[in-house]
Amino acid sequence: MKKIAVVGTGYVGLVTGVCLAEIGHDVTCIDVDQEKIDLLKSGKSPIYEPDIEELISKNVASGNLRFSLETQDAYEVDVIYIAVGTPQKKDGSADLQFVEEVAKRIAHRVKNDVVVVTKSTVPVGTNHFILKMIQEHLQAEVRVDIASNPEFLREGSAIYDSFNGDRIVIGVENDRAALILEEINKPFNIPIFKTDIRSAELIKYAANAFLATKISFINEIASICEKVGANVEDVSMGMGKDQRIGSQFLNAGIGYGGSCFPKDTNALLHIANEAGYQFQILSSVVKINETQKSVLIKKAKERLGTFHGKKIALLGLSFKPNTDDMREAASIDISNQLVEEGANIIAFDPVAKNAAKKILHPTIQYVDCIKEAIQDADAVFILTEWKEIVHFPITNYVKLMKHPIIFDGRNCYHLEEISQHSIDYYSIGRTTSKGIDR
Ligand SMILES: NC(=O)c1ccc[n+]([C@@H]2O[C@H](COP(=O)([O-])OP(=O)(O)OC[C@H]3O[C@@H](n4cnc5c(N)ncnc54)[C@H](O)[C@@H]3O)[C@@H](O)[C@H]2O)c1
Ligand SMILES: O=c1ccn([C@@H]2O[C@H](COP(=O)(O)OP(=O)(O)O[C@H]3O[C@H](CO)[C@@H](O)[C@H](O)[C@H]3O)[C@@H](O)[C@H]2O)c(=O)[nH]1
Repeated sequence: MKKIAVVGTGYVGLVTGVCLAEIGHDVTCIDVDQEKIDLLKSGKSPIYEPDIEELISKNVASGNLRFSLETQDAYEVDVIYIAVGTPQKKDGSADLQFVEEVAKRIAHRVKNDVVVVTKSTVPVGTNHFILKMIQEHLQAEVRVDIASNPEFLREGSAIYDSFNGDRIVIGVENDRAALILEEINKPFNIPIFKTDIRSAELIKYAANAFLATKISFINEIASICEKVGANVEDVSMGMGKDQRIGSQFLNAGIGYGGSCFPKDTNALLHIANEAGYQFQILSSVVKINETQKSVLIKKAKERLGTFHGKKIALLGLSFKPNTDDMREAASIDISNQLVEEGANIIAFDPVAKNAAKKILHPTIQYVDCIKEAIQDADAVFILTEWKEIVHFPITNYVKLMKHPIIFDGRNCYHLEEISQHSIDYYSIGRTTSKGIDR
C-alpha cells in the first residue's frame, strides 16, 4: 500500500484517485476548486460517470480515500500524481500553466522523497520540464523522481476502463520509479508496458491521433458511400472483421468531439511542427473532422430550404453518451448555426442538460423527455447516440411530429425498420429513406 496524492480532481484525477483507493492505496485527492472539494466531501461527484459515487462512498468509508484543498499535509505522501488539465492554446499547442503551477507547489510542499507521476496528457519533454521546475523551487533536501503514466480511459466508461485497460504505459528513467509504479499498479492486473519518458509521452498523443484517424477515415468512406449508393455500416463491418483493422472506432458520424481528440490532435501537429516535421495525415484528419461537423446542417438545409421560424428538436447534447461533458460537442456548432439562421430549438439530453445550459445559446429550451422535444417539431437532429434515443419507439416520431423528418448524425436506427414508416430519414453514409407513402 502506498500513500498517494492525486492533484486535480477532474475526469482523470478523480477516477484515478478512486480506483487507486479501491485497489488498497491510501489516497488524497487534491483540487484548488473549493466547490468541487465540498461536493466530494458530501459524497457527490462533480462529474457524471457510471459507478463513481458508489466507489467514492465505499472508499471514503473504508478510510482509503479523502478529499482536500491544496494544503501542506496533503503532500506528505510517497507518490504524487499530476492530473490537471492541459487545454488547447490559440496556436493549437498544449497549455501547461496548470502543470507548471502544480510543479511549483510540489516543490514548496514536499518534505520527504517522492515520485511525481504525470497522468495529464503532455507534450514530449514536459516530464523533464516538471522535474526542472521542482528542482529549481525545492525547499527541502529530498529526492524527487519522475514518471510518465499517460491515461487512456474514455469518459462514460472511465471506471470500467481503469480496471480493464489493454495496457498501463509507464515512462521512467530509473529503477526506483519503475519499481514503485509497478508495485502501485500490480493489483489492476493489466499488462504494464515500460519505456523511456519521451516515448511514453508520445504514445498518448500517437494513440489518440490514430483513433481520430480511424474516425475521419470512416467518415470519408461514408461520404463516398452516399455518392455510390453503398452502406457505410456494412463497409465498416466488413473491414473491421479483418483483425489487422479491427472493428472499433469505425462508426461514421458527425465527427469526433470531446476534451481529448480535438485538442490532442492539434497538440501533436504542433509538436511535429516544432520538431520540423509536417504531419500530413494528421492535418487531413483534423480538416476532415471540421468538415464532418457540418454535414447534417447541409443535408437539413437542402431538405428544409430555410431554418427560419422552424421548430427543431435536438436529441443528445453531450459529445458522446454516458457523460455530461460538453467539451467540443457537435451540439455546440450545430445549435449555434441553427439559432443564427432563425430556428427555434427544443433540446433533450438525459444527463447533460445543466452543463449544456451553461454554454449553448440562451434561447434554447430544454425538456426532460424525447416526446416533449419532438412534439410538433418540423425536424429532429440526433447528435448523441444515448440509449434512450436509440431505443425510442420510431412510431412516436410519426405520431408526434407534423411531418416526420429526422437528420440522424449517429445512425441510431436501422434503415429497414425506418423505411416501414412514413418518415424522411437522413443519416450518415447510408441511403436516405423517404418513408412508405412518398
Ligand atoms: N477527460 C478524459 O477523458 C481524459 C482521458 C485521458 C487523459 N486526459 C488528460 O488528463 C488531463 C486532465 O483532464 P480532465 O479531463 O480530467 O481535466 P478537468 O478539467 O476535468 O480537471 C482538471 C482539474 O484540475 C484542477 N486543477 C487545476 N489546477 C490545479 C492545481 N494547481 N492544483 C490542484 N488542482 C488543480 C481543476 O480545478 C480541475 O478540477 C488532461 O491533460 C487531459 O488531456 C483526459
Ligand atoms: O467510431 C467512433 C468512435 C468515436 N467517435 C467519436 O469520437 C469522440 C471521442 O470518443 P471516445 O474516444 O469514446 O471518448 P473520449 O472519452 O474522448 O476518449 C478518448 O480520449 C481520451 C482522452 O485522451 C482517451 O483516454 C481515450 O482512450 C480516447 O478513446 C466522440 O465524439 C465520439 O462520438 C466516433 O465518431 N466514431
